[in-house]
Amino acid sequence: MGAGATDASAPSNDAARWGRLLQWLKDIHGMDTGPDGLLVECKQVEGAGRGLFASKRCLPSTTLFTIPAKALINVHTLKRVYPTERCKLSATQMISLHLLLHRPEGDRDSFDPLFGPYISTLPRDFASHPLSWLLERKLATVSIPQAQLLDLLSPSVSASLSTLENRFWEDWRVVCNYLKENLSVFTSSSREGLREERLASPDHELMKDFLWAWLNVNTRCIYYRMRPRPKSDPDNMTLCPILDFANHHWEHTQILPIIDSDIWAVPPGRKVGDDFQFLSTADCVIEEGQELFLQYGHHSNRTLMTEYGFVNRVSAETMASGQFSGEVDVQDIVEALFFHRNGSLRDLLRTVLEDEGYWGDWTLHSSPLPAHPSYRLISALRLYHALEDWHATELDDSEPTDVINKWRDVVNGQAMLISDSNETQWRGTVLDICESVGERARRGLQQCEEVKPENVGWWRWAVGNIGCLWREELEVAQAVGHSIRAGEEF
Ligand SMILES: C[S@@+](CC[C@H](N)C(=O)[O-])C[C@H]1O[C@@H](n2cnc3c(N)ncnc32)[C@H](O)[C@@H]1O
Repeated sequence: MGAGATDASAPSNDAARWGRLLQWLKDIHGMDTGPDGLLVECKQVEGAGRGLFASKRCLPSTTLFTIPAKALINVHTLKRVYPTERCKLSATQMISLHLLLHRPEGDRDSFDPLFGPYISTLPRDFASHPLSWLLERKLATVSIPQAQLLDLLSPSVSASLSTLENRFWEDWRVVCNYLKENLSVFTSSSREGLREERLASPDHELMKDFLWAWLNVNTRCIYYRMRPRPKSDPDNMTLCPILDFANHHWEHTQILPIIDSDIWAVPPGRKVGDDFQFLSTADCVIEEGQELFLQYGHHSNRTLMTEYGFVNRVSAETMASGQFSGEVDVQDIVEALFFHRNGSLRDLLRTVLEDEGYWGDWTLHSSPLPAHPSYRLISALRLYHALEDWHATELDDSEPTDVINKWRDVVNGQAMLISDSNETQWRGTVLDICESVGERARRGLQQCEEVKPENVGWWRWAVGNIGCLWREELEVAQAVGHSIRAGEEF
């Protein structure tokens, strides 16, 4: 059950909307939606909303479908509607704004004259997404059930969620200012009741509509080359009908978006911002009825949970075999460790680590085997122990420059280690960290067992996702602890 599965609409509504989407793509945009042009169909998937399935057997590198450029929702197709002379909008802001202005009311379809049949197929709510829980809690005047779920999250997932929340508020702020500057845009909405006054004071309903729009953008947009340089331009993204029904798989991807890797390498006859073609992968035949996955990226489960609202569910065996790379972020534990040290030592440590780019992103990993602490974590702990030793023996006028230079030599690959005792120290600290992670993961799992059930369809699924995150923390910590005890070199 993911976004879309919390959709109150019946599957028959989904089928009718899918039919109207295809009709629109064919009639208005000239897409080939016949049996040779569209080799996929949409179906319900247990635990993941809807998904894309092969409607017939496909040989490797077959064109699955091609979406006409005009049917994509991105800064190109929206630029005529949203003037940006006075106020610039990012792609996320512009696409979210468009969805906000044309959100379907209740179970009805969207009245957007440009993309109505497409917008009508989007998930109708995101109640199972953690960002929705966070904002609901913020707005509530009494305790709400979702608060239990937020309290169950690990510190690292909560920290990622709060970063996501900041991005959301910043986009909402920019969009509100934009609308105040461009009132005609607001009143051009195809929705009833979006009157000017609603912008004047904080309107929680409007903000929630924006959250719906923003989460659609965050969970459904795909990289699409529109700006030639740089490749990483944040505007290089689009909402793409049909493709956005594809679910993620951590291991397989059967759908290959044709993205120009370089502007100069665009095949003859193709332009940046052209129709969007999707092939089946080159390495296997796809059987009729098979679900087609799209790997969203090599994201950790923490990132999938906060950005997309779901996790990869993998067995302990898959994790232990090294096939799946489990990850734990231990920033809060390491920061607490540093924080309890003498003030000047703590400040020095932070300054050096920040200056050298080694502050934060400290993680443990189950693969590649042996399970290991990240190099960033090892480096931070090497410096921590070296400075601690220096501090313990410090003469009144001594400077830590030698210690820091020794550490720099290791980081730059000019020396293997600071000292044998330093190696023993950081390895011992990693072991302590693994034990702390393991202990709190066991508590987290216990709390997941005890959480009060709620009468909403996605509740058990969401608690299950949080449980998976805790299990991953436990298994990764145990595996890294085992590596340390076994004397593995990293
Ligand atoms: C691009 S949409 C995919 C289509 C979506 N399932 C739907 O019903 O519209 C991305 C969303 O699908 C769900 N999803 C994708 N892959 C999933 C998976 N492997 N397990 C559970 N949910 C998944 C998540 O809710 C995610 O935010």
